[in-house]
Amino acid sequence: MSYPLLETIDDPADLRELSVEQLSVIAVELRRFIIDIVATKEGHLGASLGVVELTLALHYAFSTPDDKLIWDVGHQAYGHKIITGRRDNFETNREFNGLSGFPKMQESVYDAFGTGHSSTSISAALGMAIASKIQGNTARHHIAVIGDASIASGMAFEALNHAGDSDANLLVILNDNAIGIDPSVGALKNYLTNVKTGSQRQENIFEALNFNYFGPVDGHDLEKLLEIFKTLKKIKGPKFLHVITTKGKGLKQAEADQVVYHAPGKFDALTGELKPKNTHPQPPKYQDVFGLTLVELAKKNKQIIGITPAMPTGSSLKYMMQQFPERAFDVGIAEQHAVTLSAGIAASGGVVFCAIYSTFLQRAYDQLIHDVALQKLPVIFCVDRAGLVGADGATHHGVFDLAYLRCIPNLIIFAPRNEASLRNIMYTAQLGLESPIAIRYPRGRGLELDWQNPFEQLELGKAEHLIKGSQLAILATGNFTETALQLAAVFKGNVSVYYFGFVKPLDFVMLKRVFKKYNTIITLEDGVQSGGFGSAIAEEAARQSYTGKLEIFGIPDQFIEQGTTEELQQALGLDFESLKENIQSLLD
Ligand SMILES: Cc1ncc(C[n+]2csc(CCOP(=O)(O)OP(=O)(O)O)c2C)c(N)n1
Ligand SMILES: CC(=O)[C@@H](O)[C@H](O)COP(=O)(O)O
Ligand SMILES: [Mg+2]
Repeated sequence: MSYPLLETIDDPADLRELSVEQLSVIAVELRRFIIDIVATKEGHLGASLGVVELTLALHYAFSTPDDKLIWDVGHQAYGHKIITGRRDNFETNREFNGLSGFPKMQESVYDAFGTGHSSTSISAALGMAIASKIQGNTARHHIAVIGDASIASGMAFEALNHAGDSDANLLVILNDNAIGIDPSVGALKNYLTNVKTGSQRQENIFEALNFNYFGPVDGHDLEKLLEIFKTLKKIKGPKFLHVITTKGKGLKQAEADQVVYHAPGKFDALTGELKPKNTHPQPPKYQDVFGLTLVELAKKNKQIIGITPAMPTGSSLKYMMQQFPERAFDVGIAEQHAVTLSAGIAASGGVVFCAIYSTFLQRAYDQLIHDVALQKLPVIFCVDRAGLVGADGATHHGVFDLAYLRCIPNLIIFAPRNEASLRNIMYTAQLGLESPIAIRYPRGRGLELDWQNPFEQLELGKAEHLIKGSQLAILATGNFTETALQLAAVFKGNVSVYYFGFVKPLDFVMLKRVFKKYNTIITLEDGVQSGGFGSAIAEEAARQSYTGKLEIFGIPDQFIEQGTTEELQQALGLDFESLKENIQSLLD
């Protein structure tokens, strides 16, 4: 494919030389460019297609990068990146040593603020506006583009509340396409629908917060957008523009199936049809083991309730939402609310499974401590995407949870090593616990084709001695246990493997035996070295005055960028070959 006019655009200054008619041609070429690249390189498609015109109009009308433009979540910023000097290397998007899949300050001056987690843009733009004013720059514009699902999140409201009581030169653009990854939910969604259909009579919510409200306008009408930006640039103080767009705009299938085409995988750039997935039998995704097992358990245990903050498809809670809609709820992008809602359910005797990504649970840390653990409420957290997640990179790797959870009193932490392990801990948890539990499992597929094992109740806090060996012990947790077993097979009889599914409480009796038997121990985890599972072992080794050699293998004290998990593990020395070499040198 060729993009003759787009190829002349190396930055927004080039864009501003064009006529509005030419800008429409750029819109066609830019949309085509995004489709062509994502069709083979994968990534987030629908959101970027939905803001092609908005992206061009913003960079045309405003003097970026001096005017600050922040893309909330940032998964819709492919067009922004392509016209701000990254067209020619955009094929490295989300790849190892390539471009980040999200705006990143270190990547470009046009990326005013790094995003990836939702609902941060208004706070950041307001902060920049306050700083500009104090620096005497009253001409600079500060623009936050935020989606209809993201604006429903707590911190977005906190920022609107503050901004509405300021004279900040701030423009909030609500990109309203009525969907998140899954359909948007909640009263705000219903309100916005009424506004769009004109059936909303009372005062606009955003005007009630002292924003100068404009819209709703067609977010695909370039001329209309340019006209309204011209007006908005002359108005001081907090302004709110409501634009209506279609997620996946310009690709028939992406418009028709907006959930799948949020991140469709590979597809035919010409027809839009998804590339057929390999049909040979594969182990299930961990998320599906969770989702299907929850349905199995909920059929018998009528007290089971499922909660997800905006990730029904990603967490696979969708299965329970389909089967038991009265007992499974998507609360929107509202992790803090999801956690304390779960606490409330548990406080009244409900058996609540809160399905939440490791990285997004970070947003509800105080609720976890203050509302759940302090009151010993038996919430069952199913922490998905734990460990390295791959292409989403530094903003999404779930590598901190073992560390940030381990220090919380009353909290049980479990990392399953395969599908059966996950099923058994879910079964055990819903039998009734005296305290909350966090079950953390990785993105991607498990190990077993035949995974729907009969349930077994697990004994809390017990480790398992899986392989006997004479010289060195590997203590592993979670998905790295499989790696440990493969390593032990190489060093026949010399390497022992202990599986610590329970990271907390640790099996101190087993540890006492390990410290007594081995002079060399290594720990393996898909999480940070500082504060995680290995640290827990080291703390106990100190307490038991262990004098042998203990090496902790995990994520070092740095943010890990994007790449495949194999590439990242290799770069971190956590791949099989590197670990094998390390063990060999320890055995020599
Ligand atoms: C704190 C947080 N929770 C969940 C997500 C996962 N997530 C990524 S995009 C998205 C939906 C965003 O919807 P919206 O704001 O309407 O933007 P659109 O995709 O429609 O452009 C969600 C839930 C996230 N990035 N951050
Ligand atoms: C942009 C965003 O935050 C989500 O789309 C996230 O990328 C989903 O991750 P998974 O693909 O692991 O569900
Ligand atoms: Mg949306």
